[in-house]
Formats: sequence, C-alpha cells, structure tokens
Amino acid sequence: MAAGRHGGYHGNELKERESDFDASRREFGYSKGEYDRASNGDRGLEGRDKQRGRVRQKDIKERDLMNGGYRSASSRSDSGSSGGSSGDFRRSVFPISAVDREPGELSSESGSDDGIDSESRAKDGKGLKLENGKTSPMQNKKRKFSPIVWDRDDKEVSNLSKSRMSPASTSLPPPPPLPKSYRQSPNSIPTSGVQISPSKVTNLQITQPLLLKPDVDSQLSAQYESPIGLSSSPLPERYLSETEEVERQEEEDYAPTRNIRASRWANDANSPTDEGEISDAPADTKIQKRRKKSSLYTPGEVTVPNKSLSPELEEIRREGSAGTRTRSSESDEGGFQVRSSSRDNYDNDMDKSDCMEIDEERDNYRASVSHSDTDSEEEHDSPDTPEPLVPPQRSVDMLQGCRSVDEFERLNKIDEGTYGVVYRAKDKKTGEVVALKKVKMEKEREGFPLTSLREINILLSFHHPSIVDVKEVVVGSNLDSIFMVMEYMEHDLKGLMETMKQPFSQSEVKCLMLQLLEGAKYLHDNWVLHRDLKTSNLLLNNRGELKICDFGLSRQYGIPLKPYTHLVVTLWYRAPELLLGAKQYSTAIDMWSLGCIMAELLSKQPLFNGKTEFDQLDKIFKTLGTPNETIWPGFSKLPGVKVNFVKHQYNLLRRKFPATSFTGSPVLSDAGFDLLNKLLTYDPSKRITAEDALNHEWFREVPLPKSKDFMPTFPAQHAQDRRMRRIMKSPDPLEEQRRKELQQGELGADNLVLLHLVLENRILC
Ligand SMILES: Nc1ncnc2c1ncn2[C@@H]1O[C@H](COP(=O)(O)OP(=O)(O)OP(=O)(O)O)[C@@H](O)[C@H]1O
Repeated sequence: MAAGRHGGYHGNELKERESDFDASRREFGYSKGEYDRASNGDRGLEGRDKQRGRVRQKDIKERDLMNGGYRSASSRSDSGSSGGSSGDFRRSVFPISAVDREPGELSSESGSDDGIDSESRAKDGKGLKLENGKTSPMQNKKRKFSPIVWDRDDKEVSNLSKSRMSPASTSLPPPPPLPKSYRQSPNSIPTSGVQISPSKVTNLQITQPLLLKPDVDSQLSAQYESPIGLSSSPLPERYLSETEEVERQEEEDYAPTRNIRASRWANDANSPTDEGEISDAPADTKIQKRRKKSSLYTPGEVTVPNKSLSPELEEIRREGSAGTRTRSSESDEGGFQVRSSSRDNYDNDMDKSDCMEIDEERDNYRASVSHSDTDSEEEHDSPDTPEPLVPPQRSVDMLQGCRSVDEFERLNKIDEGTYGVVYRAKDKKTGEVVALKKVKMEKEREGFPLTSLREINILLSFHHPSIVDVKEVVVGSNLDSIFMVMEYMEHDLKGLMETMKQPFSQSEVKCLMLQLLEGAKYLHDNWVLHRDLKTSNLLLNNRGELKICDFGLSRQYGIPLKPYTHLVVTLWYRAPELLLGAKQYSTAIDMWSLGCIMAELLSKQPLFNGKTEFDQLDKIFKTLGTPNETIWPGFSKLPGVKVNFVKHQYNLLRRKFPATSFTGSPVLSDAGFDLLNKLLTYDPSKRITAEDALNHEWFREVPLPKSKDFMPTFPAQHAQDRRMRRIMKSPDPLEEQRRKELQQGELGADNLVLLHLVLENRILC
C-alpha cells in the first residue's frame, strides 16, 4: 500500500516545488498575466472575448508542449491505457468566438453586492484584489448565463424569460445571432474520438447549445467564523420563478450532444438526401466513402434552423425519429445496415452465448423490445412527428456495427455501481487493458436506460484529460447487453483514501484539485452538469492523472433553467439548495461537491457524512452556520425551508482546517481556506465557478501543486472488487427513489434509437 507515496518523494518536495510550479503553470496554464488579462473586467466585451480566445489558444499550445514533453518520462502502468493527454487536449479547448459574448452580462451588473461580501473583504483584505492592483471581476459580477434559446420561437423565449427571469433580466437585449464562424466551423466543437468533419454536421446542430460558456462568475460570501447574515441583496434570478414549474418532471431531461447532432441519421425532411448533393462531400475515410451515397449533407450548407439551441427532448425525439425514418428508407450500404429481417437476426443472436457470461437479461430485453413497439406508437401523437419512429428491432440490428465483447478477455470485476458493473478486461487484439462498464438492464422495463444513454452520449462526445475516455461501445453477442470500453484507471479516490494511512499532502491535493477543476470547467463550458461528483467517481491512474467518471446522472442544461429533480448527487456531496428542494439549479451544485471533495482529500474524511437529508443539512449548518435570507437571498423560499432549523450562528469550518495544527487536523493556508469557503458558499449564485477556482491564488502559493509526474503511485487494486472495500459507501436512503424518478423520464425503447444515433457517429467517424 502506498509504497510509492511514502517512498521518499516527500524529501524532495521542496526541491521539486519550483519545477513543479513551472510545470503546473505550463500544464494548467495559470499564468498570472493570463489570468489578469482574461479576467479584466474593464475591457469591452468584444475585446475581452478576443483576449480570452488568445489566452486559450496560448494555453493550448503550452499544454500541448507540456503534454508532449514531461509526461514522456513517466512510468507506465500495466493498464496500457492510452492516456492520450497531449493529443487530446487540443480538442478539449474551444476556440472562442463571438458566441461567447453574453447579453446576460449587460444587465447582470445591476445585482447588488451582498453586504456580507464587503464585510468579508474588509475583514480578510484578500482574494479580491489582484496583484496588479486591479479588482477581480468576482467583485462585480453576479452569476449569469447566456440565454441560449436563440432559435426557439421568439414567443416562447420571451414568455419563458418573463416567467423566469428577474425584472432586470427581462430587459436583456435579444441574444446575438449565431456567428457564421461558429456555424461553419465544426472545429470549434470539442470533439472526441468522434471526428466530425464539416460534412458530417447536419441540421441537428440546432440541438447543440455547446460552446456558449455560462460565464458564471461568483462573489465571495462571508462564511468565516463570524455571525451569519449582514445585508440583503435582490433575489437571484434563478430562484424567482421556481414556484411555477417545479412540478414538472424531468421527462425532457435528455442531454443531446454533438454526436447525436452530427449524426446523419438525424436529419429532417428538408435535409438534402439527393445523391448528387452528397457526392460533393469529402470522402476522406473508407467509411465515409462507403456511406457517401446515403449521406445527407451538402458541404457548407450547415445552417441554423429556427429551433431551439436548448437540449429539448422533444426535438431530439423528432429529429431522431425523422432522421431514422430517412435512413431506413435508404440503401443499406456500409457496415451499419438496417435490415428488414431484423427480428429473425435478433432471435438468432439470442441463441448465441455471451462469452462474458454476465448477461441474463434476455427476457427483460425482449420485454423492452416489445414494449418499445408500443412506445413508438406514442410518436404518432406528436403533431410534429407525423411518421412513426423506426421499429426498435431495427435499432437493435444497428448495434451489429459495434464490436463484440467477445473480443475482450475478462480479467476481473472491478466494481458494481448503481447503473453498471465494471470489469477489467483485455483487448484480445491489442492486449490493451481496459475497463468495461456493462450497462445494467435488468431493472429496465422501459427499454434502454436513459441514464446510460446520457452517459454514453456524453462520454463519447467529450474528450478531455480529466474526463474518463470511452473508447467505444461493444455489445454482447446476443446484442442484449452493452458495454462501454473505457481507459482503465487503477484507482478511484475513495477506495484509495481508504487504504492510505495519511491524507494527501497539500501539494498533492492541489494537483488533484487542478485536474478536477479543469474537468469541471470543461463540463460546465459545455453546458453539462455532472450532478454526482464524489470521490468514488474520481479515478486516478499511476501517472498521477485524475479523471471524472460516472456520467449516469449528468445532463445538459440550458437557459432559462428548467426544473430538474433535486434528487441528484450522493447525499454527502449534495449542495444545500438541492437538499432544500430547489429544482432550478446549475453548475454551482457541482462546485459544492468539489468543495466537499477538496475537504475530504485534505482530511481523508468525508466533510458532511449525513445519514438522511435532514441529518445532512444539520451537519452542514453546524459547521457553516445556518443560512438566512441575508447571506442567501431566496433561501427562505426554498421548498425545504419549512422546518425550523436550529440557528447555528457561526461558521466553524476553520476549526476543521486550521492554519497550523498540533492535533493532527489537516492544515490549510489562508488562501486554501478561502478557496474552500468559496466552494462551500451557501448562495449558489455567489459560489465560485470552476474557472475562477482554477485561477485561485492557492494554486500559486507554496507548497505548489505537485506535478502529475511526481504524484505518488499506489499498488493497483484491480485484483479486488472495489465494492468490497467500500465499507464506508456513502449512504443515500433516497437512492431508490431517485432512480425511480429518473426512470420516469426514460423513454423506453425510443432510447435505442437515440443510442444508435450516438453510436453511429462514433463508429463511423
Ligand atoms: N474506467 C475505469 N477504470 C477503472 N475503474 C473504473 C472505471 N470506471 C469506473 N470504475 C470503477 O467502477 C466504479 C463504478 O463505476 P461507475 O461510478 O461508473 O458506475 P455506477 O453504476 O454509475 O456507480 P454509482 O453507483 O456510484 O453511480 C467506480 O467507482 C470505479 O471504482
């Protein structure tokens, strides 16, 4: 255990600091100058956007250089995992275009600063002034969002705006048109292994709200050991309209991402299907050549239809079904055929045995397929969907485009989670060790689980060093089981910390937090909430790389915020607004989880380990003080604030993380504590964003963040079932309820169609 960790590297830590610092700065791109330039609130919006673009471009170059350089000396684990940081990172950073300009910013300045912030600033005299004497934009900005429903019916947008936005925000200028550069530049899309050529972009692009960064800056809140609540400020925008739509279910809770959008299955009736047009398309790959005849685009004809950029399920269903209809009437060229005899083939497949011998879901699957037949009938009801969905069995056959799980040798079971069983396996062809996550279907009477579809969709789309890489999707030989093939990671942080005798050092925590924040920023920049960030969902390999996994609860969000289920995020990491029943929430819920994770990494103990929701709130209030309307405007209107909570007047967090300690408590510098406080700020609109957290001074002070190369290595625990080691698994009495609620929004076998849209893009690109 922890052999590498305690194997003498600490002695060199001071010496390493300087080089670590350089490396970290280069790796993560936290040059102070860049930060100042990027965050200079004085600059005009356009200038700032350009500047941010330059900064990011510079980051990309620097990161590429770094990733190509210092990591090469790293020892490789037995995983054989591809890592792929260097090449991948380029795709993870998006060029900034004019779409970054946010109309919301124009009116958001009207929000008054919370008086408690002033108090906090006066008290601490830090964290707000930048070194160059300029004032951090955090001082002035409220959390704000881009209204991204640009292309939705104007009427609808304005109605929504009226009902959901504060008076200040109703006076927002209309959102800008989608810039031409964006429309025509698929390079601006952070692609994964899914390389979307311009020619592959169909008009499902309309469902893609990506790249419109939710420029959600936040302010400090006074949560130090001081009386809580000193002044008032206007109600945050996001909570004003909560009462109207909180009863809505999450049935529209589907997260379309670019791989659906880019799927040529997802065209509408207006799409060019004419072969002549198609023949203009560049056929740069074999597959493209094969499919040229049935492609549905014309190069350069990428347009922005008059539809919403919000991830609306109905649109996806319509698009998906329409696209599928079109495809089904086409020729069957290529390896991804739609066969009319699909049912026969499916039955034949069912007779084969899966070499993994882990699939016992045939009956359920049959049930889901038959169910799906009826489900598809529902599509007739949609006025916008005159034709029925493609029969689900056709979709099933499309899975034949996937490799079989037989091509992997199972090594051992790693873990079994709520939504899947994870195996360690070896690719028989390449010898690469991978993780196979088998989608759990046994409880699914409604067809392919939406949670898994979301996860597959997001993970296939996203490519970032801090997001676990899904290489492909493979199927059981009966086509009734689906596996995600992921890069194998030796540890998850929860299991790892349980085996460690001492917590991570501050410089190690900084290294981990930087990676985590990079991942969170990437997600939030792409309008995705993870909604289940916790230490067991953070994977670590023996190259010091941290990666976020488990996107089963993640979803894409848009503006205006819609009511979502509050039953997300494992209890211990759940933000107070969720615990108090808020149904409109945003990226701040992930940031709270990150605060809990940061504290846990420092102390090796969960920060708030409640047993019930009430207990969880109680634990939070005891440590941070009971919130009130003054420090958290809107607090008293949250559905859960009916109970009279005990009023804890003081924030005692500093006692848990003192600056110096003789009792073994984890020490934390003032800057570190400031960051922790900002992550654990009650008012979500003031909670720090991932971007601002990345630029926090804690990461620039000694001890500097450890370079990934110098992170400790730990013996791989792949021989054991991690589940067995999880004695302290976070309890969540509402887990079952949460799953049920999420399943209510599931679309049954229709999801198979969506899955295939996802897979098709992956396979073909
Ligand atoms: N790529 C991977 N490499 C190694 N181990 C992994 C990988 N992905 C997941 N795991 C392990 O499997 C566990 C469960 O995976 P995951 O969280 O994705 O499943 P889940 O069913 O969604 O779990 P949960 O019940 O926590 O929601 C993780 O905590 C981790 O230990």
